[in-house]
Amino acid sequence: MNRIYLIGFMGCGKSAIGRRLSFLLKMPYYDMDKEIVRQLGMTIPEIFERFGEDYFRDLETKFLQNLQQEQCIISTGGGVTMRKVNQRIMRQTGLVLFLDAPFKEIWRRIHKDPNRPIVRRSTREEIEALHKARYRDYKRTAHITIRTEHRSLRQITQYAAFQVKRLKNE
Ligand SMILES: Nc1ncnc2c1ncn2[C@@H]1O[C@H](COP(=O)(O)OP(=O)(O)O)[C@@H](O)[C@H]1O
Ligand SMILES: O=C(O)C1=C[C@@H](OP(=O)(O)O)[C@@H](O)[C@H](O)C1
Ligand SMILES: [Mg+2]
Repeated sequence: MNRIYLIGFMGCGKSAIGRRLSFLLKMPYYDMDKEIVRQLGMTIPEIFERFGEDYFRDLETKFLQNLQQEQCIISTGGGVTMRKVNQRIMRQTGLVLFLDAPFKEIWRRIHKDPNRPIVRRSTREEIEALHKARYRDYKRTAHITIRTEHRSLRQITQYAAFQVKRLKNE
């Protein structure tokens, strides 16, 4: 299967790059969060509030298990690598790109965003600890790590497309 999964911490650019990459590579695009919001008819914070985080994590796994599209780009949510089953599905059904952004830049981008319930309920220190705690799972799940520091959305998109084409031709 020729899927491309974008993984990485909240605010690293998965949704922004995924959209651009799908346009550049002319491939169907899914934003996991948006698909879950559409499926439930409520926002991510409302899902966390009403059903709890574990239920949200089940929805992420169900999305991966039920996805039929073979050739597509998927921007995952930042917590998708928390479950080994998700890691396995992504590695076995596509190319996994880890967008590795420095925490300072991530915090600048997400600290005021009300749509991330984990950010709303946490201190900066707790989010930084989560960023560190998840790093190893991002690295072990990814086929390719893309450092995004000092790179524009356009530069990262073009580099990701180059890597995808390179690996397809290998
Ligand atoms: N490399 C970048 N340069 C500038 N802005 C970026 C970059 N990557 C992401 N952003 C911006 O940061 C915010 C969060 O990006 P988003 O794609 O929603 O992250 P994610 O889906 O990984 O949580 C968006 O406003 C996005 O435009
Ligand atoms: O890191 C996480 O646990 C989460 C990241 C979010 O997606 P983004 O990474 O697109 O913000 C969203 O799935 C939810 O708020 C949980
Ligand atoms: Mg996103």
